Order: sequence, then structure tokens, then C-alpha cells
Amino acid sequence: MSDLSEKILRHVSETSPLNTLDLAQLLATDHQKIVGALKSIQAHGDLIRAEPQTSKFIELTEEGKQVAEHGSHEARIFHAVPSEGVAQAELMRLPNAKVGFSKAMSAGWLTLDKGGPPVVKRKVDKIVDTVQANLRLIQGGHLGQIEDSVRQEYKKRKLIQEVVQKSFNLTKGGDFSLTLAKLETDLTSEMLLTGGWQQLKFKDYNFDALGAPLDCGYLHPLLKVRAEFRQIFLEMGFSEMPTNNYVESSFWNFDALFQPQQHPARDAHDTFFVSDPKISTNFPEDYKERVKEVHSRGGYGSLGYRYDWKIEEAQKNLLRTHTTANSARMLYKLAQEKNFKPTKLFSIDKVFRNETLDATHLAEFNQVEGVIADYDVTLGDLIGVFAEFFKKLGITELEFKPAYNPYTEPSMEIFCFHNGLGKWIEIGNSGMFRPEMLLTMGLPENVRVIAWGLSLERPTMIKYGLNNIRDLVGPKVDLEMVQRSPICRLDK
Ligand SMILES: N[C@@H](Cc1ccccc1)C(=O)O
Repeated sequence: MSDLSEKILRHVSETSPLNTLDLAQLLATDHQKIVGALKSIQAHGDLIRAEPQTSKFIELTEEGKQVAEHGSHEARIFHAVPSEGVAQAELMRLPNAKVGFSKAMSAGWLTLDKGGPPVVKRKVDKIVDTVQANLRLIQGGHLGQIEDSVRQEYKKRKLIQEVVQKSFNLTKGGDFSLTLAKLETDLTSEMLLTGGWQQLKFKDYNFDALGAPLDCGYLHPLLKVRAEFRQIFLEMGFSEMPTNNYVESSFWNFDALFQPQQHPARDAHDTFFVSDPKISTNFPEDYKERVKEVHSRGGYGSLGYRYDWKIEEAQKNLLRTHTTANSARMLYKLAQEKNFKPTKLFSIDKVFRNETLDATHLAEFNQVEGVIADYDVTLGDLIGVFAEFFKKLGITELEFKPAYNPYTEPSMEIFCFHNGLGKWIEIGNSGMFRPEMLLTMGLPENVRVIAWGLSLERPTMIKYGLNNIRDLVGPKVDLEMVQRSPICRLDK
């Protein structure tokens, strides 16, 4: 039996009721330790009864303690003013000068001479620092001597604060005893054979214990957040697109999306080109011709880009820079069907960009993409879908900013207000696919397609409070972080 438990039992046998706070003082022990020992005594049965109490008291804040020790801000400012006065600008450089100066002025201790550059002078020779004196009284437990209004003022000045202390009033229980028998934790075969178990006392199960970590694999936070996104899309009736090709042709990654062949994103500075196999050649022939036509001469009411479109540029293989390449493939497929059916698609998979690596950028990341193709859908529908999609993530405040993408018009960046960070952050990009893209594929004229893309890493980092992407992905990831991170709910 622990020493402390024994002492508690002895004190309760002498004084009853006995408050745990008084007991802590009596035994010169931390209150938390007393409460801990009390819990273990109670595990032995009805030895001690404990009635919860709450008491409020006033204590000095850190600032209050400073004042009690070194004087109030106003007194320190007063003492910093020499008898001949001092330039106000100089005085104001001292710590806590703003409060100190204004309090000293309203106490009538100082005056401000504004004849030239403002000079602060003493108005009285001596002062009494009542704030310091009062705080010392409170510190000494004489709060009763302080008037209510003064108390309120100190509270406002954050010199004192109210603390709520939980404690217990202890009385003897029905099975009170001065000693504790050791509780058994295991039932052994010997106890069963001898029948000894009947006389022994067993420790209660603690069903609140956290338990040992499971000896099994753990899901990485990115996988958990991915599962959340996938669940949201499925709930909203979206089907998942195939995205199992990291290597893509420039044709599907750029040309099909009406992205001109001179566009800077198609430069090796931004895109990883693949050297083996270097090119793709298998494109739907008549579609390829229509893509060439719309880029070089226009069509469907568009002037096109008016340049010499080259198949060699479209053939270049690359690591896809966005999953919108997969959306393009799916929309083309949809356009080939006899009767158009409204369709909602999503994907969550890896994309690659030739980025300069830093705390928030990697050369590969995951993109979350949603696409809705339907008759006459509008930008209003897109905003409505966002409202529902992000609400399921716990995000209700959204704002949009006009943006530019070669393949969408209009385009909008999506911002959300992050409560935890207390600011607006950009979370994605969106828009309505251009007619130059959709009509070229062969979709009916009045079919519109709204779409959006986000990164998976960004919400994951925010959710798990990480500010360096290397803590989430790559060789420096702390495996214990993966084990510790609970199932993710995207609601905060
Ligand atoms: N492809 C865009 C995202 C996006 C998808 C669909 C429409 C508009 C924008 C990106 O990589 O940022």
C-alpha cells in the first residue's frame, strides 16, 4: 500500500469530513496526487466516500505577480520620470508604457507639457502604489479587504483571475479501514485449485483505460482523408473514374483540354516528359483532326488560337500534370455513346509537376477532382454543388475569385474560411469546360460540364496540424505520427 493512501486513511479517521484541498496542504502534497491516491483507495471498495465540491478563488495572473513584486505599471512609469521631466517619445519606449502612462495621468501623478516636443513631468513628489499593495494583500489571502469595484478593475486589467478548483469532501465509508489489502489483478490456477479466490479481493476492471496500441498496420493520414473524400462523392452519387495511368500523352493532358501547344505549362520546366516510351500514337483519328482544327482554325463560334498545330507535340508522353486528363478521356467516351446520360464523376489520384520543392510543394501530389455533365447546368449549379460538397467536410463559409484556366470559362478559385487558422485559404480551382473542348469531343450542344479540383495534401495538413509537407510525405515521416493519428473527421 502506498504511503500516501495510508496517510489519507489516517487523516480521514481523525477528521471527517475532510476536504482534499486541506489535505493537500496538510500533507504538503500536490492536490492531483491526493486525488490519484483517493481513486486507488476507492478501487478497494467502500472505504472512503468522496463528495465532489467546486470552489472559486481569486489568484494573481503572471502580470499580477510581476506587479506585486516590482510595482504597478503606473508607478514604474512615474519613477522613470526624473524631476526635470523626460521626452514623451522616450518614456513611451519603456515596457508597458502605454497603460502605465495613461493610469499615471488619470491618477494626477504626471503632466504633459506640449509647449514643444511633448515632455512628461512629475506633478507630485511622492506616490503611494495602492495597486501593488492591494495585489500583495490578495496574494497573502486577504481578498476580503479589497473592495468589490477595485476587484473588478483588477480583473479587467488582467492582474487577477478567478480560478475554479474541483475537490472532494471525504468521509468514512461503510468498509472503512486504516489499511488496504493488496488487490489481486490476476486469477491464477492456484487460486482456483485451493479455492483461495473466495477470500481474495480483486481489482476492478478499468474500462476507461486506453489499452495497448494494436500490433498491426496503420493507415497513413492521406489514406484516411482520401477515404473521407471518396465517401462524400459516393454519397452525392458520383462514380469513380479510372486513373491507373501515371503516364499520359500530351494529347489527353493538354490538347484535348484546348491548351495551346505554346502554353508555358507544356514546358519541361513545369512538366516531366517521359523518355521511354517517348511518344503515344494511338488517338481516335477523327477526334484528333477536330482537335487540330479547333486549335488552329477554331470552330463552334470560336476563333481558335490560329497557330500551326503539330501532332508531334501532342504525341509527347509525360507524367500527367492533372487528373483532368482522365476527365477528358471520360468525357470523350461519354460523347461517343448513342444517347447522352447526365453523369457525375470523381477521382482521387496522383499527379506530377516539376516544382521547386519547399515546405508546401512536392513534385507529386494527389488531386481530388469532381466532374458533372448535364443539360444546361450553370455556374450557379457549380456553386450549389460546392455548398453541399464542402458542407460535408464541415466547411460552410466559401468565397470564389475569378481565375483563368485554358479549358474552363468562367473559372473560379475556391476559398474557404478556416476556423482553426482564423483566415481565408485557397482550397481549389474550378470552372465550366469550354465549348472548344466539349463540342470537339462530340457532346450535345446544350450539355454543359462543371468541374473542380483540389489537392488532397492541403486539407490533410490543415486537419493534422502539419505545416511542412515533408512531415506528411517522404522519408522523413515520423511513423509514430501515423500510428497516433486517429480516424480523421473533417469537421473542425
Ligand atoms: N486541373 C485543375 C483543377 C481543375 C479541374 C477541373 C476544372 C477546373 C480546374 C488544376 O490542376 O488545378
